[in-house]
Amino acid sequence: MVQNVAVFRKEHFNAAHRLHNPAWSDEQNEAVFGKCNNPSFHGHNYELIVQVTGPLDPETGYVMDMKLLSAILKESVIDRFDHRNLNLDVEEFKTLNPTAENIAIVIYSIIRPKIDAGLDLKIRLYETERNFVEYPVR
Ligand SMILES: Nc1nc2c(c(=O)[nH]1)N=C([C@H](O)[C@H](O)COP(=O)(O)OP(=O)(O)OP(=O)(O)O)CN2
Ligand SMILES: [Zn+2]
Repeated sequence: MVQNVAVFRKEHFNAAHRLHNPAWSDEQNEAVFGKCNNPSFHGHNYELIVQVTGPLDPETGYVMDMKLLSAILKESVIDRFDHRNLNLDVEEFKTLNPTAENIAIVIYSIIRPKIDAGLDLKIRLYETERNFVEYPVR
């Protein structure tokens, strides 16, 4: 019988952002996003947890090599997001509000094609110690 196991990799990045809907007035943005709409931006220490679930490879005993997962996350996410302004510096958020939800979806879409299609992928992103999101939800 095939045994599925979940493996996890934690990463960290520090980034600035501003929550803003350009279709709205300044007043509406301020009313909805409050201090997160500050035009001067603000920063978060994001904690990223990536979960990969699937069967063990009988030869390695791995679901997936954590070193490979680490390298994928470093190259595709951390090197692009860490110490950046998400709104200004990261292409995906030039036209997408960088909420925790959208950041998690973008990270998923970046790394999904780089992980074996037979493995399940889930993103958990902590924006603050108390605010976190997960994607996808099944
Ligand atoms: N659904 C969402 N709601 C909020 C998001 C988000 O991305 N998705 N983001 C924010 C702000 O960017 C930020 O996360 C709020 O920071 P802060 O108020 O400092 O959060 P704390 O958990 O530290 O605040 P406490 O009030 O002390 O718990 C807002 N909402
Ligand atoms: Zn914020």
